[in-house]
Amino acid sequence: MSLLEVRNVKKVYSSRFSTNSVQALRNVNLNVEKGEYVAIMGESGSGKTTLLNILAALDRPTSGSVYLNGKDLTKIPEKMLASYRRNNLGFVFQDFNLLNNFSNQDNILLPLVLSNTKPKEMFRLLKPLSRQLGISEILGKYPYEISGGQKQRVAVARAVIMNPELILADEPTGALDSKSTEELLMLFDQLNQNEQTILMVTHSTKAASHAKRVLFIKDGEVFHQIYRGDRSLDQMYESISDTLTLLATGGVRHA
Ligand SMILES: Nc1ncnc2c1ncn2[C@@H]1O[C@H](COP(=O)(O)OP(=O)(O)OP(=O)(O)O)[C@@H](O)[C@H]1O
Repeated sequence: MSLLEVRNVKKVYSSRFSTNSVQALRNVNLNVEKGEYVAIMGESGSGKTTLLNILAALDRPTSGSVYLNGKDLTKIPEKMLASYRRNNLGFVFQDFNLLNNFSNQDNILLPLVLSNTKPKEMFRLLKPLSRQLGISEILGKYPYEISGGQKQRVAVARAVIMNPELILADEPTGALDSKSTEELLMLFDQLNQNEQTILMVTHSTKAASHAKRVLFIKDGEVFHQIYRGDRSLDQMYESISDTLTLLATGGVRHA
């Protein structure tokens, strides 16, 4: 059994106020194994965010199923979803989504607080994690007092502190300068080396070249995929760039 199984997922957005409907996802099928690092790429409007929102159980598909560890997310009752997400998924967003009136430490501890974890256990988890992420010195500061790269590290700490099955990242390097991008990608590499499964939506060829597999979405379907195999980062970067060019000109075979 794969960690994540997406079966025949379709999503149609329809509006009460017009007869127009948009088929954002036509028929998505994909599996993610435990310990994988997968990037999802595709042109603007291809359905990446829609897919990520469905995988995050923030939105429901029009039809189809999403299994995480064999459990169908689309069947979880609404009132159980928040705790399901907190216990199983870690989120990293382009714009960090930190609470500005909470210290960095409190931002990181929030999922533990919401799960009624004892303070002693919280600090047992927080200390080594903040050392690993290089944020021990800024725990007492507030998000508005630190740099973008530091904010993203705090956000990663919040995402991993519950030891989630899967990290879902939406353009995690989108708001970072090149040095912080490099640092974040190295951090993701490190997390993945420690068996953390990561699924990342990105427009950045550089970010995607760190993944072990890149899926390309086109018109609401998985259109093509490439495995990293034993390619170097530079070789992977080139393969992704070539594929993006071919995709834009319609010349790549189906996955
Ligand atoms: N809430 C919504 N209501 C109606 N249509 C929507 C909604 N959200 C997305 N769409 C449409 O669904 C399609 C897929 O959008 P989606 O945001 O998933 O694409 P994307 O690949 O993430 O794009 P980008 O890279 O620009 O973020 C687009 O045609 C978009 O206009």
